[in-house]
Amino acid sequence: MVPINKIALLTSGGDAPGLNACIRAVVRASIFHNIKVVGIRRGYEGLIDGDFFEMDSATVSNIIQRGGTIQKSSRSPRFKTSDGRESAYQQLKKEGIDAVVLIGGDGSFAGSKAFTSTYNIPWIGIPKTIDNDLTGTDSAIGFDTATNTAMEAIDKIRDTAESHNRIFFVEVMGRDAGFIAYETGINVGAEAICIPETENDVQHLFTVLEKGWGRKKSSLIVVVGEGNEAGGAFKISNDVKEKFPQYDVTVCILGYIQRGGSPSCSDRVLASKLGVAAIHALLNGEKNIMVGEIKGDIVYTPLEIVTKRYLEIDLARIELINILST
Ligand SMILES: Nc1ncnc2c1ncn2[C@@H]1O[C@H](COP(=O)(O)OP(=O)(O)O)[C@@H](O)[C@H]1O
Ligand SMILES: O=P(O)(O)OC[C@H]1O[C@](O)(COP(=O)(O)O)[C@@H](O)[C@@H]1O
Ligand SMILES: [Mg+2]
Repeated sequence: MVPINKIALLTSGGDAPGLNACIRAVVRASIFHNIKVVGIRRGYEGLIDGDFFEMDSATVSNIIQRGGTIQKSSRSPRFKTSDGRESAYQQLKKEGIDAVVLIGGDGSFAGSKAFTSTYNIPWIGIPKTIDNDLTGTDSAIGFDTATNTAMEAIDKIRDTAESHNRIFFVEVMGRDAGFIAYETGINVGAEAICIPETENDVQHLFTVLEKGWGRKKSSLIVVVGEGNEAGGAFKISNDVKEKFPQYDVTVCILGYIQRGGSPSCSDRVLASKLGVAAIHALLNGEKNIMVGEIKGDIVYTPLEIVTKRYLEIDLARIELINILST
């Protein structure tokens, strides 16, 4: 096995709360094991450009609680090209890098796969994404904080919805996966949820409204996942207004507040565990894997098979929503 003396660390894709906690853990674990760390700024863009800087223990002081990423991130069309990846490889070689640790989401790992299928530099992935749409881990860094942020925001929306007897359509993030919408729907006591993975949730919503919700309750919250197959919160609210003109209908798009803020306790702990696990994996001779946590255990999944995932819609999940919104 080639000894690991110097690694490169980057954050890639959309930022997520807990990235800094993870950066800190990777750096501290490396120093503990006498490995040098080179930080890459701006994700794959910075890798292609050789935008590198040295990291030591002080670089990561006082960041565990901070949102965003001190290394900055990017979406990089150039890394999708073989020329871009070749430049990245040349930059890593020039810097004498023995291995790469990447904190990213499904897109970033597709990039990792493309890179490692051509170049022989050991690569370890750590899952982050508020969307939680990745296989190989129960939860990705950032998901817990994002759902807590959505919960706190919708609790406030409920106050005003209740005062005005309104129906609120609240759109949450998730690109085309319904994890945030589903969890938030439960934690705010939403009367209905609309997620990309199911086809008839708007029909179900109409049934709820036809039953005359107003006689039982003075407000109604519908959590809509962005990327919902029947349209976003504005489209669904317009359909509802047309069919039920008697109701007072309002829309709120939560947007980027879900990506920011101080990470939750769970995200800090997960980020810290996975950061250390990534360095242990390298020291154990692992390469081209993602470290994740499944049922409390650290699990290695080959990058080859790490992929995007969607919320599994089974009978138990549907029944839970139906029972809770009765
Ligand atoms: N199929 C691919 N091949 C090479 N690089 C990719 C591929 N898909 C995504 N990437 C790279 O990964 C970056 C991050 O992916 P993105 O989907 O934006 O975020 P995330 O990793 O958070 O899901 C992209 O901007 C691109 O540079
Ligand atoms: O930052 P952008 O490019 O506007 O992207 C918005 C998308 O990023 C996310 O916030 C996070 O997605 P990723 O984790 O895949 O980066 C999605 O929920 C949302 O659809
Ligand atoms: Mg993604």
